[in-house]
Amino acid sequence: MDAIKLTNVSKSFGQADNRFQVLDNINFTSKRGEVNIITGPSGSGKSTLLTIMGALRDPDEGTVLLENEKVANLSAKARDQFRLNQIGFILQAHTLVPYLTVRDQFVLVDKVRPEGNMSAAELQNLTDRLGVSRVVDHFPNELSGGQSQRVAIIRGIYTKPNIILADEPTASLDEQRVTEVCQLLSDLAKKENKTVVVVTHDERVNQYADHIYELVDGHLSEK
Ligand SMILES: Nc1ncnc2c1ncn2[C@@H]1O[C@H](COP(=O)(O)OP(=O)(O)OP(=O)(O)O)[C@@H](O)[C@H]1O
Repeated sequence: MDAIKLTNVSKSFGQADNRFQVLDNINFTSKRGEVNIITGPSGSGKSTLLTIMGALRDPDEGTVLLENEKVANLSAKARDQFRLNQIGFILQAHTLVPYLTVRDQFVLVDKVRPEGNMSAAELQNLTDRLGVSRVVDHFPNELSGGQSQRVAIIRGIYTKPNIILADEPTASLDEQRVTEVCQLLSDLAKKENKTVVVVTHDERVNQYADHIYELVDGHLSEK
């Protein structure tokens, strides 16, 4: 099944002489069970595309189907609910709540969404797997860049979403951690039948991808 289906999606920012077309007639699908990578020069619109895939932003034109649901047909409330239940965002750094410990980042998610999240054992397993179990009582400003990135990754998938959207998830990780994170994303796709889209410049991630796309001058093409 196409978990994500974008048809003729266009987006521009600014007006008149300052109008800048970031996405020009993009078609893209990501099936359950797949890891897809989107690469491209800085400023080419990768993050914009990812936020459109995650129903955080609307395209000017074109349609976005997520799990066969047409995003444009959802009310604001239904869209929030859909995002909460179906989509896991791993966004670029600093998305942890600064005044909550690592442990409490997850307690907060449980408050917003009381059911369907990882069990305590599953969370423990994952913090062990990504090497952050010893910092669960630390605040974000007491974590290294790589630790906060891994906590943000775990928080992104804590709700067990079907669609996982990750923006540069390996940027501040060393070789071993890159392997661990990529293996985790790959397992989510292959063993749990999720769909994973990763925006990245990090070529170490490529070997885990089913498809690699490049976004250049508003156009997306498979490499
Ligand atoms: N809200 C906005 N208003 C105006 N312009 C924007 C807005 N968001 C993004 N842009 C512009 O759109 C272009 C694409 O930005 P985007 O962040 O999607 O690129 P990117 O490929 O993810 O870049 P990077 O690899 O550097 O993160 C940039 O030129 C940016 O300045």
